[in-house]
Amino acid sequence: MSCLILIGMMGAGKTTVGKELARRRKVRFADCDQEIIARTGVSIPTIFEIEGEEGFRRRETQMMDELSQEPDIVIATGGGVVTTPANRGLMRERGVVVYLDVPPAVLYERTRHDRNRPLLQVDNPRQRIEELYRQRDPLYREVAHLIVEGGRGNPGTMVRMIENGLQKLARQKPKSTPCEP
Ligand SMILES: Nc1ncnc2c1ncn2[C@@H]1O[C@H](COP(=O)(O)OP(=O)(O)O)[C@@H](O)[C@H]1O
Ligand SMILES: O=C(O)C1=C[C@@H](OP(=O)(O)O)[C@@H](O)[C@H](O)C1
Ligand SMILES: [Mg+2]
Repeated sequence: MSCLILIGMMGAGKTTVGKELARRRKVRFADCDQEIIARTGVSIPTIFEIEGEEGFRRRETQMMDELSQEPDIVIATGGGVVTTPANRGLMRERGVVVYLDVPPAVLYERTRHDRNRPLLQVDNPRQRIEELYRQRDPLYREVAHLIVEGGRGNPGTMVRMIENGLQKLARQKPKSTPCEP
């Protein structure tokens, strides 16, 4: 299979659901953020502090280019991956892209106690999430082959919804393109 790429906002469950999906499919799981941490030896907040968001985005693009060349892999992206145009083309071409669409109120509840997401360390994180959602939702939709509503079910339910969606997608896809006469 080609690589499977999970996209969506911070707190959508990409890391949690991606791990479980890979386990079920018996393929490697890679979290883009974790791979960057492993390579640099420092945390995401530290990268933002030293290199700014711009520096982080460069590392993210490099890592996505590498990971998306592996055929049997589930990749959990960081929520901002779609903000770099090159990533959007790369993901859509090389993988099957699944958007976990979760409402901002749920995203806020899931991320409010976490200090590891530099973009949410602001006075009003709830408002920030709403703004980011408004900006990014159209980009996620543009890139996704499959959209899964992820606000209600637990991670196991999400995995089943993704598997069902992928099966439907595979049935829709014509096996071969008919030749023009
Ligand atoms: N479907 C879900 N239902 C409830 N909690 C979830 C679900 N998916 C993820 N979480 C929780 O939400 C938080 C953020 O999940 P995470 O996988 O890190 O999201 P992402 O990688 O998309 O930012 C974690 O505490 C995780 O346990
Ligand atoms: O939305 C974003 O811009 C980011 C999301 C984070 O990943 P998660 O989506 O896994 O939280 C991480 O890549 C970084 O803090 C930036
Ligand atoms: Mg994550």
